[in-house]
Amino acid sequence: MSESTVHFFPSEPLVALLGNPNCGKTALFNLLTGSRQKVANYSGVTVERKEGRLLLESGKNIRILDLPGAYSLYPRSLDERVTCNVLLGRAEGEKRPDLVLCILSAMNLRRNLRLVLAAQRLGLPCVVVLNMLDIAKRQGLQIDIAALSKELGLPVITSVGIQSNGADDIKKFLSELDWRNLNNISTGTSDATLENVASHIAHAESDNVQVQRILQNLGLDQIIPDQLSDRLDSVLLHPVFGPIILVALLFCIFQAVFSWATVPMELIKTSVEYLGAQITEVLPNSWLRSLLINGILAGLGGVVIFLPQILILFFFILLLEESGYLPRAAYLLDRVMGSVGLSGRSFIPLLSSFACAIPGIMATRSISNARDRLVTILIAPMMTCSARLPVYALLISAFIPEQKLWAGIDLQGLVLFLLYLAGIFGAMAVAWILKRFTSEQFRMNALMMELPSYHLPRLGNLAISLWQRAEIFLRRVGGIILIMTVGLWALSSFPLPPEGATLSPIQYSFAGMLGQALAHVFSPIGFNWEISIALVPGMAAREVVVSSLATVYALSSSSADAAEALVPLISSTWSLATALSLLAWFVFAPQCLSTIAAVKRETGGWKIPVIMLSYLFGLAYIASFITYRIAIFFNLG
Ligand SMILES: Nc1nc2c(ncn2[C@@H]2O[C@H](COP(=O)(O)OP(=O)(O)OP(=O)(O)O)[C@@H](O)[C@H]2O)c(=O)[nH]1
Ligand SMILES: [Mg+2]
Repeated sequence: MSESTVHFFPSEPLVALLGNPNCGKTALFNLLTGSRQKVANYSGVTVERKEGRLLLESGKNIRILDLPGAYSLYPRSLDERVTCNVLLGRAEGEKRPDLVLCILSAMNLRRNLRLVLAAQRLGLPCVVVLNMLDIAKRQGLQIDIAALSKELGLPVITSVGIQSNGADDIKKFLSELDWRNLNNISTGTSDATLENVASHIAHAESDNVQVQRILQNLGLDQIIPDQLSDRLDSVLLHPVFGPIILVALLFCIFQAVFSWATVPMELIKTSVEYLGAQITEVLPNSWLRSLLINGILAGLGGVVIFLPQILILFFFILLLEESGYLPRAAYLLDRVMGSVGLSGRSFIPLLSSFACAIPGIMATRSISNARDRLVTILIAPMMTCSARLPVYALLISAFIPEQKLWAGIDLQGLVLFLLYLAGIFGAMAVAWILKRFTSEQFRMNALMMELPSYHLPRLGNLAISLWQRAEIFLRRVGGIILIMTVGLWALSSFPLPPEGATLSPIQYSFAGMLGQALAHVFSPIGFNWEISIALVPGMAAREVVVSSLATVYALSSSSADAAEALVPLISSTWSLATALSLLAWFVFAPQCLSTIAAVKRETGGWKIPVIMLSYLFGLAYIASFITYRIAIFFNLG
């Protein structure tokens, strides 16, 4: 008996968005479907296909697919392959699209048009969408739409991906389309297969000639330099000033994370304390009150307080992303990355890892070289993700005095900057070692990376993206962090202490016993049993360590029911050596199960995640040990 898989596809027509990287596909996808997929001003943002729905004015429902950007239909990296597979109808669980919307950036017709020609050969009904028309107009670029349509033999629509009504022409066109006779709009011939490299090269050559002819006929064959971008680049990419500006910029960001956040943090703290006082007043002393105050309020309040700092950091990251500065930073760092065996290509995935290692690991799909991709995956968790920020901020607030150094530099911000640097240097060191041990000959690949033109970030978009960030964080607080906190509260409250017990009740609980057992492993690096307990639920997500510490301390503190602030508590009970050691631990420790799961998914097995777990835990332990011993030596115990 033979087996076969039958796929049932939704009956609605499927429309795929195809285009070069960074031409605005996702921006249009979001406008068309009301989704909120990530948009940023550099290539390779989308690495997976994403589906959305659009209800047309005609009452018809259609499905829209956002695809990773592609320069050609001859895939060189995993993300380009996704696009090709979809267009060829080879993508698993997806039918071949009924219609392709070829998105062109009006700012780079020469390269964008080549893809249109390749798409036409696929034999799918094709419509051209000319995007970024606002910039084209601003720069005085006149494009004769009717003539372009005639040259290509395809309908041409225009759009502006950053205006709320910028996709209206597309919607109108799709509404008026005769979906039963789609082949009428295409002049494509269906002889394309991707197997034939020779024919691909032959096509590429004739495509170049054809594009040149089209541009000539439209009077667009002159390359118009983007003067503003060029002028900015002459400073920002300057061999001496460029790197100085980059470092100064990052430094200022970390300063702001501490100095701007004080007021909103104070506000959150007061609200939590107020809420705790209210609960204490209305509820009698019971396990319920303990759960609410010592469990939930202490735990969640302990984490939520870091929301302002996370948002400030993201505000700057988004600013850099939208402006187009990020790929420039990759360009500036290419030489440094090259010296440890990585290419500038790894920069964007590594940078995404500062938000969270998971999108960073996914973004490695745009790295075509398999070895480079693997090394990037292995070091991505060392980039300081936003979940570490609460841990760092807590320890810094407790142990680093709020003090100004010379030139008004804030000491706490400086320490945070150094911690981020420690992660980066750790990652570079590991990459360098991996370079020595990989059998492949070490090669210097020239970085081929597109530098987008600078865009002025739009405040509305920034606000929406920041709100999304806040939402993600708060959902974590209300989800995994809440669950772990309540679980830990239960484990720390039961069993109840025996009659006449002298120690604090938590020491007789399950969690207390576990903490004391673990403390044997962790005492050489200076962790007490409270920290040891918190590390266990902290495997679920790093911030949980903070909420867990808050809960553990709330339960073991003598002043029974008031939800006390964690900062003064730990600064009075831990030594500086312990705090420094814990900071070192968090620079390296893979305290996050979802990252491990993502690595398994992306590498297709357990081998790499197991290697990663062991080397990162090993590294964390060694780093903490050294830090602790040095601190003790200098009498900081
Ligand atoms: N000025 C202007 N900017 C646009 C327009 N459309 C998109 N953008 C900006 O162009 C950049 C790239 O947009 P994306 O939608 O991420 O591009 P993409 O084609 O999905 O890119 P990849 O996912 O990397 O292939 C972002 O900064 C957008 O805000 C437009 O019509 N005008
Ligand atoms: Mg995209």
